[in-house]
Amino acid sequence: MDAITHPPAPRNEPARDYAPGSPERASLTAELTTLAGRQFELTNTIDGEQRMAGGTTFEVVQPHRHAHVLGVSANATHEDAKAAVAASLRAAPDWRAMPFDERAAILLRAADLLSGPWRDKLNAATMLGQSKTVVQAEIDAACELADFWRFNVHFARQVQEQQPQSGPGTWNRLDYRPLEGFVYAITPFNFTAIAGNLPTAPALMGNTVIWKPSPTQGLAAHFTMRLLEEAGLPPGVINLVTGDGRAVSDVALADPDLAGIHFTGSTRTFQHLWSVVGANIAGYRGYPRVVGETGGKDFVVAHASADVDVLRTALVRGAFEYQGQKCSAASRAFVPRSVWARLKDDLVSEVESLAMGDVTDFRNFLGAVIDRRAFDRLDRVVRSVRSASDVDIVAGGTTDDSEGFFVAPTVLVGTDPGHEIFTTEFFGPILAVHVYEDTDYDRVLRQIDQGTAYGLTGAVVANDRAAVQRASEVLRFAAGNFYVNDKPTGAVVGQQPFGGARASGTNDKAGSIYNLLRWVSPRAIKENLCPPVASGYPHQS
Ligand SMILES: NC(=O)c1ccc[n+]([C@@H]2O[C@H](COP(=O)([O-])OP(=O)(O)OC[C@H]3O[C@@H](n4cnc5c(N)ncnc54)[C@H](O)[C@@H]3O)[C@@H](O)[C@H]2O)c1
Ligand SMILES: N[C@@H](CCC=O)C(=O)O
Repeated sequence: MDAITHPPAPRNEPARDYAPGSPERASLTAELTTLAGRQFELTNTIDGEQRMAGGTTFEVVQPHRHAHVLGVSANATHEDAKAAVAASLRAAPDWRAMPFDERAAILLRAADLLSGPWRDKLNAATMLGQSKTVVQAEIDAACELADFWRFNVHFARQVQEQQPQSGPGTWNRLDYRPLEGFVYAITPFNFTAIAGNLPTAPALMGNTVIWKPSPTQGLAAHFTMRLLEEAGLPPGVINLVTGDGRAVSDVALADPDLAGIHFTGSTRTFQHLWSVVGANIAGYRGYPRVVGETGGKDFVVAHASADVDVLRTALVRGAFEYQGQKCSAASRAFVPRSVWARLKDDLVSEVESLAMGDVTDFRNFLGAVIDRRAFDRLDRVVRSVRSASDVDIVAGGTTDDSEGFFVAPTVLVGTDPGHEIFTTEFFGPILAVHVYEDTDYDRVLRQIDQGTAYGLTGAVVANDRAAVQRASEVLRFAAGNFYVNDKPTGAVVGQQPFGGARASGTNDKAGSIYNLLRWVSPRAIKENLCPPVASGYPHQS
């Protein structure tokens, strides 16, 4: 069918509130019980076939109850990776020949399945497997993922509509070809939505994909794959390989058909992948597109004109929701002395009263950090600041791994803005506060700009308009997502396109036209409608 079609206009999926007694709470609770009562085989899916990967097996557990095993998985081997590459290349001709509308319909159907019958399953898997509270699971696994799928269809249509001019006697067209080869999508533990978006965005544009999710996000990734299959995704278009990814990278990054990497995770992993691609560059068929969104050391700067309640709320939500394990989490705050005098006591008592525990108890505000590695890293930070003379722990500062990987929400006050608490991404519930003299606003802005290698998110809290404008100006390159009188987290697809620059990534803005453009290689077609039949020019006569 060649009609020019208009996919349904995208809308943001409304978040449900799961209030006590609500039907959505009852059905989610039932699903939590069902999932927790089983152990799943978290297999590879290659060419539509589910088979356990061939390497070392590992357990996927509930971070807040680490003795509870949700599923068993294994590291993909070189053989698994070769099979995934072969399956992607085999599926490519049919997939790219499929009309855009048919590909789009699969993702639109996936979005509707997710916002309807699959909602509880993806939310429950995200709560249990990644220790998200219900609100954090809902805005991620249900809303943001459905938003990615719906808005990407809308943005892809906008890409296709970008067409060149045609002069008299010619018709010029742009053919938005997918890349030649396969795309390697590598996804982090902390967002089910990001994990689902990274393989599907290139697929929507006609590419086939190898998807390597994080081992600790394995349960929700497994169900995302099942949901896509139910939506009609053909075998081989997205090939899921489980485990730590090392053997997969050995194979995929050395393959001449590697056409792109779609990564979200730490800066360190991304730099490693990029350096391997750089070292292999002469061996590829083309120049692989390397797209990566990575770490942050995200700031909140308050001005003397700040509303203290707005500031406190932005700090508590921005720093501690999902245990600070958002790349966007506020992890350094700069507060003028006059404001700190009015903020400190309330901030400390609010942070100390945040309920932390098993996320299936809906009263909790925080769950556990993701795994033993994260717990040990955060535990080390807390221990080291206990003996630091220039850092005070004013809230939290305790850890407990007896049942789950719990790190209490912690507020540190440091006098030296060059201290590692202000420069290193800890990726946990630790907020470092620097108290500055009210008259030093400009100096502090410059310090924030230059203080870290990152440039992901940041917020200014101020009522004085000139102070907002000054922060926006000085911090222009310090954040790819900049917030005024708000927390630096919680970007919404279609509203605040997300991504940062500097060491925080390539800033291709997930869920936007800019990202989708990376997955196409346009071909310009000129057709001469009335071609010349003689080679002479008028000036020659
Ligand atoms: N900027 C963003 O949009 C964004 C979003 C979410 C998370 N993050 C960042 O992600 C980090 C936390 O996530 P994480 O702990 O999952 O990050 P990570 O870098 O440890 O892991 C990310 C993914 O890379 C895989 N991986 C690691 N080495 C690999 C290799 N050699 N080959 C193939 N795969 C490999 C992991 O298994 C995982 O799937 C934080 O730094 C956070 O800021 C950034
Ligand atoms: N997009 C999310 C962060 C993703 C990183 O972990 C936010 O805006 O909070």
